[in-house]
Order: sequence, then structure tokens, then C-alpha cells
Amino acid sequence: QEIMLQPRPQDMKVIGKSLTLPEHVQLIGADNADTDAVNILKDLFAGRMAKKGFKVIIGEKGDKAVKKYARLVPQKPEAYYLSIDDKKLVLVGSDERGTFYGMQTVSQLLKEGNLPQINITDYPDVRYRGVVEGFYGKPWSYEDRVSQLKFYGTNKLNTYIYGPKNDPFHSSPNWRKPYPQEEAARMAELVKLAKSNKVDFVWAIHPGQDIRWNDEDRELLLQKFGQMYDLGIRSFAVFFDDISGEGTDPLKQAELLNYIDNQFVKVKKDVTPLVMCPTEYNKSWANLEKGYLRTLGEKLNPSIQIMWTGDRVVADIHRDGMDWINTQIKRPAYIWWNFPVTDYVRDHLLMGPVYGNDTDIAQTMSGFVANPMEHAEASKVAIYGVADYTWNMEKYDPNAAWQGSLKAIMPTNYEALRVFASHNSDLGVNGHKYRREESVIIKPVTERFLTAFQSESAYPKDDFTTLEREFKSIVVASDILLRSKDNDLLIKDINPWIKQFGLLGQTGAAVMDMLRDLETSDKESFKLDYSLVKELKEQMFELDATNNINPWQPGVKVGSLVLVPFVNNLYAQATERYNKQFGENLAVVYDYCPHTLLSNISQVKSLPLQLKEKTVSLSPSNEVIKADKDAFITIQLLKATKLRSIEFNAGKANLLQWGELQFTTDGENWQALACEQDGELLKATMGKESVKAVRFLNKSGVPQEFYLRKFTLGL
Ligand SMILES: CC(=O)N[C@@H]1[C@@H](O)[C@H](O)C(CO)=C[C@H]1N
Repeated sequence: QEIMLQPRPQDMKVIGKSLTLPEHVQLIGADNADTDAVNILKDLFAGRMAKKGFKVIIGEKGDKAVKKYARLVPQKPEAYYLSIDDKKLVLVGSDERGTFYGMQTVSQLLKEGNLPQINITDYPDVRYRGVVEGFYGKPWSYEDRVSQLKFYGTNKLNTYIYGPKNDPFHSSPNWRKPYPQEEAARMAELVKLAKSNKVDFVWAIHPGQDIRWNDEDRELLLQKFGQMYDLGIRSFAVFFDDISGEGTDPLKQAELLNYIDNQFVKVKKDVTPLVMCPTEYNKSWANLEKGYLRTLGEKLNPSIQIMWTGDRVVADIHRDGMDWINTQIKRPAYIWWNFPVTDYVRDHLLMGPVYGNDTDIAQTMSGFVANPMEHAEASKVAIYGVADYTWNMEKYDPNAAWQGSLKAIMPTNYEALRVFASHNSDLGVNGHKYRREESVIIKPVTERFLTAFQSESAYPKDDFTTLEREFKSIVVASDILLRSKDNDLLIKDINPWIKQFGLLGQTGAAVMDMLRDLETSDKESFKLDYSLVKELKEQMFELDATNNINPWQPGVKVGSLVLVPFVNNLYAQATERYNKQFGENLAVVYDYCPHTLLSNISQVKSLPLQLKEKTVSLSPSNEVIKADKDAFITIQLLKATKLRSIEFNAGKANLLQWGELQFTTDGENWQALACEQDGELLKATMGKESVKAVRFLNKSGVPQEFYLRKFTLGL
């Protein structure tokens, strides 16, 4: 049967029927071959080592034991040649990593004690492949990272960049300080584990918000790198993203990086090429007249890698975009792909397939690392896909990789995870306007069904059955996942979403019952099912209001692209149909947000409004907001309302020197709000008027840069 390997190898040929595992195995070359690879080998053949027997010949190109086969290994980093026939297994790596990766492949081939007779010639398309832990929010735990590093070893990913935005010792101002003893010790353990999984542990520093361009800070930075080097770190990065002020100067940035390169990287000799993330890290922010990128391209030592997120902050990577950036920076860009990161849609999980990146661009990039969710285990779905995509790009199959990832993460309850993941893949409305497919199979059925139902024509019976089955399978999947022992870390971490998913399944099934009651004109049952739906929707609302509470995107959203709108629409239509048919007036609750966001700032105008029990808020954003003069951000209410509170936080203490909070009762005439400011938070003192809209205005007459931390109205 078809042999599926992860990642998909470049060239594989089955050359005979499979063998049972030989009783006795004779290792040849083991003492010179890569130690980590040999350790895996000894585990796999434990108890079968013998002086004579089935030969296992292992080594790197140049080792005597494999001399005969050396010409069969591609002349590329991390490549290997693997041949298994009825006499011997030969594994030759072009380097240690190649041998190690070849052993990962042998582990996958050794299924149920059989080995296929096979020839594999394999190598990665992209040089640096892996993950950048570079998101805002709760950094991954030590336990998370241990599991991740092992996962990278198994999936042939060779890079893990440590750069959690909220680690105080990574970012301003404490990047200057050493890690406390305990944390330093844990970091050293992780570095060791990374090494034994052939992963470069890249320690990143994020100094730009408060760095001073002087010798003191420069030496402090080198000192910090020296401390990290003493912990075992041999790969380093400097991030200048999401900052404003002096630190954004490209000439100063280039000088600092070249200094680190020449005085540290080149001096230590065993440190891999320096990686940097520019301030202009995506094309939509590139200011060509200022020539930020061109300056970096010209000034930075050629060995320094420059990261890039694509045409926008969150974007899929395409050929034309790669050609553009590579011309600017005069080297192949090192991709920082902002998926499946959810630090701007924290109420969502992104567990769908990895897709949308071109597959003919491997040669245009030096690296490709994915920025994951704060949910480490759940991020493995996408990381698995990135491993397959970056190893063998041309042959990458998003759906095959997605299915493979689910099996890898939950081998027993994979089917339940597939149901869950298939309906939890889109982000919802967000400031980056980045969307994903979701509920792909059932989507056309929901649309067809709703159209038929609305047009009062009889809806197709088999669609009814399909939908009812889908909702029941969701309930079953949720129950199975809540009890599964496959992956405790995962189930614990996404527990609220699994519960919410189960409630959605129950709600959908109960709405289908409402339709059946309409069909049979069964008033009593309808009322019962209606009240069940109402109760379930309240439970979902409450779960959303009491879980995953955070100041950015609080709550627990599931199936938000297709299933939730479908259930809400059908419930409303059925209730209206019932009221008309029986002259009753059961309440119909619509839970969309009736208020409106207005703004002339492109980074802001797509942000969603969040409606909670008693507040309406604008979703905060992580990036620096560039506001031209006369820029405004307005929350306009459906109707004039007496407000309990108005709060605004721009992450700047000098806010009132250039900005002003205003309100209008009629949508025409604006008047300033009296405010008090404690720290960066602006609080308006409330009057008696009913307010139609509140806006923040840049009235300084010049562009301003600030952060959008909070804009909330208390209703
Ligand atoms: C380079 C880069 O993408 N920097 C930050 C990143 O830290 C953040 O997670 C995200 C994703 O929300 C975007 C950027 N603001």
C-alpha cells in the first residue's frame, strides 16, 4: 500500500516486498555516525544487536563505513540516502542532520515490525525551517516547549526562534538584564533538548523600543548575548518590529547588527548566521522614499538574514512578493509567516490546513518559520503542515498534511479532532483582513438549505438529514475529545472551545427539531425545542463571557464562519415562521453587533467591534498605529444612549497633548469630553447627555504614532 512519510520525501522507490524485522542486526559505522541518529537506531533495533546478521550501515559522507555509497547522497545540507533490501539497510547523511533525518524516516517505515524494501534520496527545499515563538500573549510553558522541540526533530524542522513578545527579558526594557537563575537553567535544558533533536535554538532580543544608540547599550546587548551563549545558545536574532522612535533608524540598526556580527558571531566561530527582523517587515509598510529596506540591504553584512512577513503583516507568501523583497534587501528573505498566530483574534483557534503559499518559491527564501498560537499543542496542526511544505514544496498537499497532522496529534481520537478542527479554522473579522476556509464540506448544504427554507419551498430532505447528522457528530466529537487520553496538554488547553463546540452541536440539533415541529404543526414540541435553543444559546453566551478573558479579544468562538450564523439564521426564521403560522410572538434574539466603527486610519478601519453584556469595545491591535493629521476613530451607536463610561488607551502618556476624546449627541456637532488620565489610560467624566457617537481625534496637525490598547464604551 502507498507509503506515506512526513515530510514527503523528494524521491522514493519501493524495490521489493516488505521484510519482517531481522532477528539479528549487525551495526557497521555506528561509532563514527551521528550520535543522535545512532541512539534512535539502537532504540529501534533494541535486543537485536549481534556480531553477525542483517547489516545496518550508517554514517556521513566521508566516513569509511559508507564510502561505497557516498556518491548517492545529494550534495546538499541535511540530505540523506537510504536503501533497504533483504541483505542490508544503508543510511548515509550528507551531514549529521541528514543522517538524523534519515533515521526519522526509518522510524516511520518501521511500522508494525516490518520494513519495506526501498530506496529513498531526500533533502529539504528550504534551508531554515521551523517556528518563531514570536507572538503577544502568554508565552509557551517549559512543558510546551519540550513537546515542541521533540515534534520538530520528528518532523525534520531545524529552527526554533525564541522571541515571546511578553517575556520581559526578551523585550524592552529588561533585555539588558540576565535571566534569573531558575529561568536560565530551564533555558539551558531546552537548548540541550533542541540540540539532540537537531534544532537550532535561536535566542532573539527585542531592544528597539528603548535602545539608545550608544556604546553602553551596545555592550549591554553583547553582554546579554554572551550570557545566552554561556547557556548553550549558538544562534541569535535581533527583532526591530512593532516599535516607534529612535530605534527605527535603519543605519543605526545596520551598524549595531554588523557590530554584533563582527565582534560576536564571527569571533565565536560556532554561532550560526545572525537573523534580524526589520521594522518595515511587510510590503504594505515599505516607505521607498525613506529607503529603509534599501539601506538594510546595502549596509547589512551579507550573511545576516532579514525576516519578512509578506505583502502585509498577516499574508500568504507569493512569488511576486518574494522577487520584490529580495531585490530590496539584496538577499533571499527569511520568511516569518504569521500563521497560525491568534494574538489578534484570541477568541479563535486556527486548526485548519496550511495553504495559500506558492509552491514554486523555495529557492527565493533562506528560511520559513511560522508564528504559532499561544496554544502550543493546537499549533502543531499548522506546524506539521509547514514541515511538509518547507521540506518538499512542489509536492505539498495541504489536505493530506492536515489529515496527517491530526493523526500525529491524536492517534486514537483523530476522527473527533478532525470534526472539531474542520469547524475551527477561520479567524472571524479582524484588523489584518486575513481569513481562512472553514466548514468547507457542509457550507454549500447550509446555504442551499437556508435559501430553500426562506423561499418557503420544501427543503431537500437529504439536506435536512445531512445537517442533523453534522450537528450530532459535533456533539459526539466534543464528548469524545473531552474524555480523550490521546493528548492531555491539548485537551486541557482548548477545553473551553471543545465545550463550546458541544453546545453548538446541541443547539444546531435542537433547531433542526424546531423545523421538524413546524412540519408536523406540533406547537407544544416547537415551544419546547425553542426554549431548549434559547437555553443553549444562553449557555454559549455565558461560556463566552466567562472563559479566556483577556483585554484583547476575550471569549470562546467556534464555528464562527458558517455554523454559528447558519444556526442563528435558521432559529430566527423558524421562530418568525412559527409566530406567523400560529399568531404568536416568541422573541427572536439576534446576536450581532448593531454599532458601527468609523475611521480614516487604514490599520484601524477593519478592526471588529466587540459587544459584551454591558460594553462595546474596539478590538485592540499589536502594531504601531500610524495616524495622519486629522485621523479619527469613531464608535457610533445604533441609537443615542446614556453611557456609563468611556475609556481610551493609546499606550502613550502624552496623549492629551495631541489627541482629544469627543462625543456627539446628534452625529453632527462634536464637543470635547472632559477626561482624567492615569498612566496611559484616558477616562472621560460622564455628563447627562445621551451619546450617539464617541471619537478619538488627532488634532495636533501632524502625524502621530501610538498603540491601540483600549477603546471601550460602558453601555
Ligand atoms: C514580525 C511580526 O509579525 N511582528 C508582530 C508579531 O509579534 C505578532 O505576533 C503579529 C501577529 O499578530 C504581528 C506583528 N505585529
